[in-house]
Amino acid sequence: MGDFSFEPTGRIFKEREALLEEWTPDKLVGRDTELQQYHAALQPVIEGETPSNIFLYGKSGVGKTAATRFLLNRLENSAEDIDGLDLHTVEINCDGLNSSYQTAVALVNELRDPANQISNTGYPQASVYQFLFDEIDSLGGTILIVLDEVDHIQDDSLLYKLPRARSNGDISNARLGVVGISNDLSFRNQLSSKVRSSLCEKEVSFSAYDATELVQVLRQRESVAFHDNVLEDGVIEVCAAYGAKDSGDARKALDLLLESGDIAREENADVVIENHVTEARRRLQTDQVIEGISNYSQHGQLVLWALTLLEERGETPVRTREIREPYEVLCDREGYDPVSTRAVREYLAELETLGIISSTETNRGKSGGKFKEHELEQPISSVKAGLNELLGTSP
Ligand SMILES: Nc1ncnc2c1ncn2[C@@H]1O[C@H](COP(=O)(O)OP(=O)(O)OP(=O)(O)O)[C@@H](O)[C@H]1O
Repeated sequence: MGDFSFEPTGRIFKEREALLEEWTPDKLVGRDTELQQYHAALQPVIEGETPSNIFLYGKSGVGKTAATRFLLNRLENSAEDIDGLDLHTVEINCDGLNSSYQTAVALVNELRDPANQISNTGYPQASVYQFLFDEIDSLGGTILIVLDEVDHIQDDSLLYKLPRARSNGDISNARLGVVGISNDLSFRNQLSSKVRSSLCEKEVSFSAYDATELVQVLRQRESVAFHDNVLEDGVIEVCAAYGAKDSGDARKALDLLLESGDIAREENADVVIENHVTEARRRLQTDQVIEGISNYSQHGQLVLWALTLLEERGETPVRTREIREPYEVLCDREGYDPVSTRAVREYLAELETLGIISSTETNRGKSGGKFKEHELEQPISSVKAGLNELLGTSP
């Protein structure tokens, strides 16, 4: 090498794309219970009846979107063979839409032809809803509206209106069903009871993947993505075990397998071995730290640095005030005025939410009071690599 010219090697991957987010498998493995319930909830559609409103919930990466695409695809195919059944599905992601108003505008534009779109401002809310109901009625037939990441909609007016549009007489010519998807587990409970009862007529809960299910998911991709016998025994199992530990998220397990393959190719290896997985996990964890704290103020980064020093000395878990001392030393060295202890406490709380540190509360009763103790959740090496990249220097 040395001249940095590029040459295809064809090593390791047969079709690397199959490990990327966008790739949809034509068969979903490890989701039998969920698919059965979801299938049953969609059955009225194919019977020509009014669809039920369905609410799907479960943590990130447990196959809610994948299951929806898979089943709606099947449903559309089956519907084509049935006379008189005119099925339309509309899927939108509510991330970035934030209000009922904006979501309704997005739906109108999705249903209208490109020449006749409406803008995001300038209409009263009632008019936008009327546009939406008009579009739904003029399309007619059976319409399923999928609202992915529905918890991003801050107010519940659309979630109240849409599922009840038919019974409220807002539409008369179409049979409408709403499929809401959320990975915010508290979202459902926070809905007002009238919204909940209509939006969540049928509910399907998606459980986190266990290691056995993730092995199935990864094996399915192995045959498409990698050349034969490229993965050594144990590689899939290790990726699955990490995925199960990381909240049972298929996306994370797939990312880990992809990164492992990339590292093997980087090293000009012929096979992927467990060591590649270990290295891949370290890299991904470092990325997670960097992503988590890169938009953070310098002080948040210095607080993490201080905790990392304590962790390295084997002194963790430590109380907030014990972090203060090394934090102040670092501030001095880097030329910053330290922030208040209260601000330090807030940074620690944010670092915990990001999954970078873990904090446990201890209650010593009246005499000792309540206090929190902190330690790193991610490996020291990942945190150091992350800080190093952000601060240009490291503990
Ligand atoms: N059972 C499965 N079989 C094959 N691939 C799967 C399976 N479950 C999930 N995946 C893949 O894992 C990734 C994440 O899945 P998906 O997007 O469906 O998760 P989700 O539950 O909708 O989570 P989020 O709310 O974070 O989007 C996708 O790339 C998907 O193709």
